[in-house]
Parts: sequence; C-alpha cells; structure tokens
Amino acid sequence: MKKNILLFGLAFVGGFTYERYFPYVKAFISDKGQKNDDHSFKSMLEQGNYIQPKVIDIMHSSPDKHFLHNFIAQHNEALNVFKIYYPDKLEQKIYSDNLESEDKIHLHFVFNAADHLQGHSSIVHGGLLATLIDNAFGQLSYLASGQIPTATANLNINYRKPVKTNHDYMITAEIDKIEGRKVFLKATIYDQDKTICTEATGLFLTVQWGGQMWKNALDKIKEVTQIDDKIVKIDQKKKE
Ligand SMILES: CCCCCCCC/C=C\CCCCCCCC(=O)SCCNC(=O)CCNC(=O)[C@H](O)C(C)(C)COP(=O)(O)OP(=O)(O)OC[C@H]1O[C@@H](n2cnc3c(N)ncnc32)[C@H](O)[C@@H]1OP(=O)(O)O
Repeated sequence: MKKNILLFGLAFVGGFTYERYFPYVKAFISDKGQKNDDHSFKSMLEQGNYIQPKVIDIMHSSPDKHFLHNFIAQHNEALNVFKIYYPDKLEQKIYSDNLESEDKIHLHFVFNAADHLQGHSSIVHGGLLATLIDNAFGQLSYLASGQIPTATANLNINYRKPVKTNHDYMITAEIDKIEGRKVFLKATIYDQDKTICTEATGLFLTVQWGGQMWKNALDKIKEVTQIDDKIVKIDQKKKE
C-alpha cells in the first residue's frame, strides 16, 4: 500500500515537473545546435541593400563594447543581457553639423539576445525589443539634436516575425526628420535573410534632463575610444 502511494506521488511529481519544465528543456536542447556566432551581417551590408550610417556612433570603434553599452544604458547590468556588436568600419564623422541636411542619419548594430530574454520559448520578449529600440532611438536622437538629451514621447512597434534568442539580428535606426524640439525616428530589425522582423517609429523630444551627465559620458567615451584619431585615419585612407 505504502509503495503504491509512493509510486503515485512520484508519478504526480514527475508529471508536474515534465509539464512545467518541458518547454525549457526543449528550448535548451534545440538551441544547442543553433548557436550562431559568426555575426555575418557583413555580407548583407556589402551587398548594398543597406545604407551605411551617415552618422557613426562612437561605439563603433569601442575597444570594449560591453562597457560602453552598459555605460549608455545608465545601469551597470541594464542591457548586458543583449550581446551587442557594432560594425568596425567607420564611415563618416560622429555627427552631422547640418541637421537640416537631406541626408538621413543612421545607426546600426547587431544584437544577440540571451536565453533569459525569452517570453515564449526561444522567442525574445517583445517588451525587451522595445527597450532596445528605445535605447537606440535615445542615442541617435541625442547625437542628431546636437547632444541635447531627448525623451521618448511616442514609440510604435509592429512585431512582424518572432525574434529568436541566441540568434543574430540587425537593428537599423534612422532619423526621419527633425522639427524644432521634435526628433522623428524609424527603426527596423532584420534577420540574416533580410526578412523584416520588427518595425518601429518614435517621436523623441529634447528635454532639460541630465545634459551635463550625458556630456560627461560622451567625453569619457571619446577619451576611451580615441575616436577622433580613428576618424582622421579613415579620412586619410579615403583620400589615398
Ligand atoms: C551612439 C553613441 C552615442 C553615445 C551617446 C552617449 C549619450 C547617449 C545619450 C542618451 C542615451 C539615452 C538612451 C536612453 C533613452 C531612453 C529614453 C527614455 O526612455 S525617456 C523615458 C520615457 N519617457 C518619458 O518619461 C517622457 C515623459 N513625457 C514627458 O516628460 C513630456 O510629455 C515630454 C518631455 C515628452 C514633452 O513634454 P513638454 O512639456 O516638454 O512638451 P509639450 O509641450 O507637451 O510637447 C511639445 C510638442 O510635442 C508634441 N508632443 C508631445 N508629446 C507627444 C506625443 N506623445 N505624440 C505626439 N506629439 C507629442 C506636443 O503636441 C507639442 O507639439 P507642438 O509644439 O504643439 O507642435
């Protein structure tokens, strides 16, 4: 009798555990073979379907991208859960002097979301993608507004295809237009087949918040990355 109760208890616990943790076990097993570490968006860019950034964010040349990203996220660990890869190639100056210019101002980077960012099994939680886009918009609008901090007034996101954890995706963000204090932005997340997974638009407004703090941050980044030297070198190369 005791044995039967024990067996029943074990079966119950086993069943419950299986039911509760099966999705995680399945995700763990199926992810094992799919680790994707080649960050092969380079070819995608080279095929010319991409517009390279007109404004290059300072992170492109950072020797320590994690440090930099954490720094910008304001909290030590805030966005460390995303592995972020910025292109190595510097194209132009950090920010444009001419904000009214017809040229679109861009920022792009590759990200790879860690397991624990899943909502559904192996699918990145949409709210976290919103955070990533919001942050990219924040950086871009800060640079485009001539280093005046901005705040999100409006953020619209269309989730077209699931974005998977442990896979590389590229996000491109660009300034659509600037009207006074208003900075209008667009962003797209692509997978490696160039399929659009997520599209977003945003309205950011310049604010009085933390201007000096961000300026100090930017100066520190410039100091750490010696960006100016690198730009000079690239400009020289272009001339040769
Ligand atoms: C690349 C490497 C570079 C390195 C750089 C290092 C430094 C990086 C720097 C930075 C990175 C930052 C990364 C983080 C970013 C995160 C961003 C956030 O999450 S911010 C927190 C969430 N957002 C809030 O908490 C805002 C809350 N809302 C407000 O405080 C206000 O509503 C605010 C400031 C947005 C506007 O308030 P008002 O009083 O200043 O202005 P009013 O008069 O209301 O609006 C001005 C105009 O804008 C329109 N407007 C305002 N809100 C609108 C809306 N939601 N939709 C459409 N129009 C709106 C209004 O209709 C008005 O338009 P009319 O001048 O009349 O034409």
